[in-house]
Amino acid sequence: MNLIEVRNINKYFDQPTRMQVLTDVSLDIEKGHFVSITGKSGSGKSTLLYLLSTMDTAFEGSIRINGEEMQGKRNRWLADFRNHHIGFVFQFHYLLPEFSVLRNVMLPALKLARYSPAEIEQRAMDILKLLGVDGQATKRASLLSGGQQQRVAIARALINEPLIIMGDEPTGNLDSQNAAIVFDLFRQLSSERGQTILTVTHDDDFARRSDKVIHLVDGRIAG
Ligand SMILES: Nc1ncnc2c1ncn2[C@@H]1O[C@H](COP(=O)(O)OP(=O)(O)OP(=O)(O)O)[C@@H](O)[C@H]1O
Repeated sequence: MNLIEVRNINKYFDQPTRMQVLTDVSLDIEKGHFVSITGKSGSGKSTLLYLLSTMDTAFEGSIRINGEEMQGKRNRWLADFRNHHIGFVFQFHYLLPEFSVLRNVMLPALKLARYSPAEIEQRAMDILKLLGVDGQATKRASLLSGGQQQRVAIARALINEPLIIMGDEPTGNLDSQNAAIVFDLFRQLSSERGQTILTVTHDDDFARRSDKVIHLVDGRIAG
C-alpha cells in the first residue's frame, strides 16, 4: 500500500526573483519503507521534504498521505494531521536545553493529550530505553553528548506513534558510530513496527542501505 502519493508537483519561490525549484515531481512511498532523498546541494531536497511534511502549503500538484489530499487543506487541519501522524528529526536536535530529557520527550504527547500524564511518562521511558538513553532521563537535555541528544530527539519524534518519521540530515551532525546507531534504529522502526521513514541525506552509505532512493537533479526526479 502506498502511504504517500505525490503527483506532478511544481514548486516556485518568488524571492528574490521567481524561480522554479521542483518540476513535475511524482513519487510513491510504501508504508513501512525506509526512503532516502538525495541530490546535490540546491537540488531541492529540503524543499520536497518540507512539502511532504505539510508545513509548506504553496505548491501545484497533489500530495496524498494516508489517503488524505493535502492540497487546499487549512493550516489548523494540517497542524492536527502532523501532530497525529508525522514525527520530525532534524540535523540539530532542537531539544529544550533547560528541560529534562524525559520532559522533552513527553511534551508532544502532553500537547496531544491522548493519554494521561502517567501513561505518557511510562511510554516516554520505554522509548528512551529502546534508544539506550533511559539512564539519562532525569538529566537536563543540555548535559548530554550530541549523539545522545539526537537519540532523545528521535524518542521525541516517536512519542505520538507517528505513521511517518521525517528527517532532514538526521545523522549530519553525528560521528560514524552514532550515525550507525541512528541508522539501525530507523531500520528497526520500519521493519519491525511498520513505520515509514523519509530522510534527506548526503551520506551515500546511508542512502544505499535504505529501501528506496529518491534522487533529485535540479528539482526533478532522476532516472
Ligand atoms: N525560502 C526560500 N526562498 C527562496 N529560495 C529558496 C528558499 N528555500 C530554498 N530556496 C532555493 O531553492 C533551491 C533548493 O533549495 P533546497 O534547500 O531545497 O535544496 P537542498 O537540495 O536541500 O540543498 P542542501 O543540500 O544544500 O540543503 C535553492 O536554489 C535554494 O536557494
